[in-house]
Amino acid sequence: MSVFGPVVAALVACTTWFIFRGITRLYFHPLSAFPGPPIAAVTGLYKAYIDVVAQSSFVHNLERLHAIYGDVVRVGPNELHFANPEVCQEICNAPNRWDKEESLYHSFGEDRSSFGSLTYAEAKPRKDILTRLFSKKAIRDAEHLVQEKVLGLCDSFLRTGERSVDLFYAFRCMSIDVITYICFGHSVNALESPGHEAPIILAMDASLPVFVRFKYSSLYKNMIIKCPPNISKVVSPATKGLVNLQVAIKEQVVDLKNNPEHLKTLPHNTTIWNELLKPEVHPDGRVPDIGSLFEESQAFLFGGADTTGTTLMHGTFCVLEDPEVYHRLKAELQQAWPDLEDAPSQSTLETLPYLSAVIRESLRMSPGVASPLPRVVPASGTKLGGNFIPGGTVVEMSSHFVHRSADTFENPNEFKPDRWMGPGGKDLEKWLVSFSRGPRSCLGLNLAWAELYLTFAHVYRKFDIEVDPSSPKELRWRDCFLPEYLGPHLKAKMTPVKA
Ligand code: HEM
Repeated sequence: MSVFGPVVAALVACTTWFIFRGITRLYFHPLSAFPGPPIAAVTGLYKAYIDVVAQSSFVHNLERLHAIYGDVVRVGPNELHFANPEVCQEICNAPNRWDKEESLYHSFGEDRSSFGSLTYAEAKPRKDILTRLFSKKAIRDAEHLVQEKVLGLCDSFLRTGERSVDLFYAFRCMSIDVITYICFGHSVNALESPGHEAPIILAMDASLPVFVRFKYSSLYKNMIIKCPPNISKVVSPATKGLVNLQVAIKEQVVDLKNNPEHLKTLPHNTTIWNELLKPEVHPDGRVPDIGSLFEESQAFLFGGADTTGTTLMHGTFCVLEDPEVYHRLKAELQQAWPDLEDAPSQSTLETLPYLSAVIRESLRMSPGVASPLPRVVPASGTKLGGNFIPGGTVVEMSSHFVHRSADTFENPNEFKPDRWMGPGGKDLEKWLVSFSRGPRSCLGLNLAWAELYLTFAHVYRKFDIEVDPSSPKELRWRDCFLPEYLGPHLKAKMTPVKA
């Protein structure tokens, strides 16, 4: 019998089913009334095309879509993106314990971490333990550890001498050294790498587009993630530095889990292991398994290093673009910190109005986490921006839309620290959502603030900074959940000040 007949029949059946499903999603779906590109309503491949095939930036595409369709856009068969800042507050607020959306949050291979757990119930026990470690008080107590790495950054500038420093890499080296030192008690000493080109930093950068592809194929993800490290380094040489770090962290997890007495050999007791390896802190009285501990570590690496490094670099780019901002910042620091040998604490730095305003404006302007943060509406449905949204719908909003809203921030594309000063400044803080809000907001925000205050203060107080002509005229980035910066890096000559 010829196979031709059954093949044709199968093709016709498939085509009919796809057409039927497309028409249903377009005209008879509960989200049919929401505007958006018809192809997005029909298939999730619309987003896959933008992310993977066109390798375009989804957030930038959203700007275009909102300009055409208005405040709410249907960006997938079951997915809505909002542009109205009020809706961001409605989605991410304390009482809302909505689930994270699976295809994104399980694309990083950190499913059992506080970041990757989909439900609030799953994330809470872990977050309760780690929140203590990253509380304001705990980070104040660990301030000297952060300061040690900030001083390391300044020393690395001195070693560079007359040559320009790649500030994109340098700030990331500092933040990865902080995270690995504070969280694991074992700094990777990225700051000592020649030209700040630490293999781990290059590898984390190279992994960003790989994670985007993982979102659309768990088969591909499992092939790479579950691959033995030696093979993975051959298949994907760009991410070799990351694989080496993963191996080192796995070894550390195995060692500490099997020999808890080795915890005493860590240089301080602020590491995540000091907490996570205590059976009594876990509700079930059991230490999590090695895989789960490892996934938590990876979440901290990515969550804590790139984000802070991005804010420092992006903020510095903006400060250096405006000589008035640069000189006002330096003048304030010089006055508050007259003797270079007597560095102020973070709490003193926090009283400096212009420094604080520069940091807030840097957070606003930089795409720390670029992507929309998708959440699943509970079964009862909800109201967002005045619209009823049926249960099960994926709703999302990128902080980019809050931070660049002209209704909230006057001339939103301009770097104006003054907007955070004076009576209006306090009211604006509600709209600074870099760390997200609600029960799944950033766990490391106190550490991030410490890094931002100490680094901005030390760098601008101790160095005169002159932009290298090879630096970009504007910063271009692509949404890979975290931003992937495109084009040349920001470079500058760092000349130590005399006093
Ligand atoms: C300027 C720096 C930072 C920015 C802009 C930032 C931003 C964010 C954002 C927007 C989220 C929510 C993500 C989501 O809902 O998908 C988040 C979550 C998280 N961040 Fe940060 N972060 C920063 C620094 C840090 C640091 C230093 C650490 C580590 C110590 C950290 C650890 C985490 C963790 C573990 C989560 C997951 C929390 C959860 O899902 O419940 N972050 N961060």
